[in-house]
Amino acid sequence: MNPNKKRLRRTMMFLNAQKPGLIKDPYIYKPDSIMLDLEDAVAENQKDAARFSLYHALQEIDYRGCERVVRINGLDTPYWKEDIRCAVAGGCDAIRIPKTERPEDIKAVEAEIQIAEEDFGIPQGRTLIMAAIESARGVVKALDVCEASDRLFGIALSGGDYTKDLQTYITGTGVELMGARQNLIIAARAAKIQCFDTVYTDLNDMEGFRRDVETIHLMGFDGKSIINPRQIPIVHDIFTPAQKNIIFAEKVVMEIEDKREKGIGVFIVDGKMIDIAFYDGAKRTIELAKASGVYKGGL
Ligand SMILES: CC(=O)SCCNC(=O)CCNC(=O)[C@H](O)C(C)(C)COP(=O)(O)OP(=O)(O)OC[C@H]1O[C@@H](n2cnc3c(N)ncnc32)[C@H](O)[C@@H]1OP(=O)(O)O
Ligand SMILES: O=C([O-])CC(=O)C(=O)O
Ligand SMILES: [Mg+2]
Repeated sequence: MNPNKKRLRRTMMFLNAQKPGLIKDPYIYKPDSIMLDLEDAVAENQKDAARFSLYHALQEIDYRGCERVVRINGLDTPYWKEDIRCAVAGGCDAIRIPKTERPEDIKAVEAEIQIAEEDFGIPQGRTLIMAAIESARGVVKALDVCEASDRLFGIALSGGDYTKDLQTYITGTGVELMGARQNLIIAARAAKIQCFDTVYTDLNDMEGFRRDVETIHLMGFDGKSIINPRQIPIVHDIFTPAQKNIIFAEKVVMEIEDKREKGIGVFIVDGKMIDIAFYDGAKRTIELAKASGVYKGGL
């Protein structure tokens, strides 16, 4: 398995692949991933220019460990195959497929990636895939999409196009996204891949943004697509385990391992009942803390 499949992705920041001011140094804001967009942020008559600028950015800029995902144009456009060739030739880490509805969409993109990896001498399997779900049909087919390829590290809800398809709109309350969010996180977990929430486009409403991120964090998402560096500290604050939770998780892991030796199955840690069912969750908190660079313990 490509080890990058499971990497930390709390923040996946969109930027227009054609804008020098955005692509030159987005790593200074420390998002976990950047998503260089060739799709909706790029005007129809600028697609070639954006692809050209994308290729040179990928080749020449050191993004300092920040994952480089490229959002290609939809499979119903004349652009997507050339988008993949330029992104793979440039050495991107992953392709984001917009408006994914069927497992065949993933397979078609995978086949083009494979050809491009061969043509440009990129190791087979290096380029990962993520799929954005942007329609009612995509939500219904989510599990089939999740299981379509070994290269697929995750799926993402894209609320703008999805609510248009549902014949509603983004309200800021999240009520219109409830079913899709629930469906996607369940499908992703069933397939053991990651799941990401949609962008929040009102940059003047940071309180609403925080509430939105708190909700999707509690629902089990791995992170969120974002559009602006000002959104990064809020997502990282919510998605990075707090020290008191890390310390508790350590105690749980150590106590479970110790009590197991002694033949004890259920016991109390800091007033809370603990048994083996809590082991994986505690381990996950520690792994997340390590990946986020905030782990100070000894496990
Ligand atoms: C529904 C969809 O399809 S979403 C996906 C497509 N949309 C996008 O890609 C939009 C990405 N975001 C942006 O382009 C911008 O954030 C905008 C247009 C929304 C707002 O732009 P601004 O008003 O300039 O934002 P703001 O004033 O907060 O910018 C502050 C700094 O952050 C930089 N910045 C803003 N957004 C980004 C970004 N997404 N990536 C990298 N840097 C960014 C700006 O260049 C600016 O840098 P500077 O101080 O060196 O000049
Ligand atoms: O992926 C996203 O969140 C942005 C997007 O394309 C949409 O909302 O339609
Ligand atoms: Mg969209």
